[in-house]
Amino acid sequence: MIEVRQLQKSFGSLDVLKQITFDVTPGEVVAVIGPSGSGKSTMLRSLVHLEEVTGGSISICGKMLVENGSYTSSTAIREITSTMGMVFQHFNLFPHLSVRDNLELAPRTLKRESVQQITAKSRELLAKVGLADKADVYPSTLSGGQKQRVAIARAMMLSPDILLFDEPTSALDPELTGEVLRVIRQLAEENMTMIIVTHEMSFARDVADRVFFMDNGEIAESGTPDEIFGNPKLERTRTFLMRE
Ligand SMILES: Nc1ncnc2c1ncn2[C@@H]1O[C@H](COP(=O)(O)OP(=O)(O)OP(=O)(O)O)[C@@H](O)[C@H]1O
Repeated sequence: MIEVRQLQKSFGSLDVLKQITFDVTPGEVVAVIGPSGSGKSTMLRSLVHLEEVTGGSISICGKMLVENGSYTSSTAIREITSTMGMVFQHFNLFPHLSVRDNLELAPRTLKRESVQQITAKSRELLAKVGLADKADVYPSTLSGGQKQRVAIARAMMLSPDILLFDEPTSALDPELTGEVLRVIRQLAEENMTMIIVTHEMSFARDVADRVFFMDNGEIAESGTPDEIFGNPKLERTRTFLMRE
């Protein structure tokens, strides 16, 4: 479903991703952990073309986004990236739009579905994240946890095959993380394919099928949660977890 080969990204002389290779299969939940600056966000953002990589290949659902550092056409890039939804640490909701309009803007622009279908879907997704009564309010009136649940509902509006989360709870007060993690957990139970960059170790251990430990631009260690969290021989992961 996602095939990444020898992905490289440099900012000037700084090598942020160093020949990263991995696959994600349909329905799999991958948690990405690792120290600050190890390249987790850059890796995630590369998958949706928010960063242009400097080398390597990314294939999404059998379609090449970038092959040996050369990107496909801009039309194909749009088509491929529209199969993925992304949720950011700081929600990135449009402040001047109501909750409902935040959800409906992209699908209305794309015009793949009728207005009625789009309205029905936004209503259904808001109910799914427990915010059916917030359709007409503006983001500024919501708590952080509510904003993030709106962002998740918005990311689902185009019926993505894959959801990507970049530290979805890092900007939240501790008492608000639970409501967001519950929504992500429910998506995992529904077999949504997801990559989640997170500092929530117990959540990663619980929900992920596989864990990538990134360090210094590489996937230094990867395995099932038990292999990653329960193996005292994984020295780099161990040192990181002691510090967390
Ligand atoms: N636009 C940019 N220009 C220059 N350097 C950048 C840029 N974006 C990221 N970097 C650098 O790339 C490295 C990796 O950053 P990235 O945000 O991917 O790490 P991260 O593992 O997600 O960290 P964190 O957990 O703090 O979010 C860091 O050294 C960062 O300073």
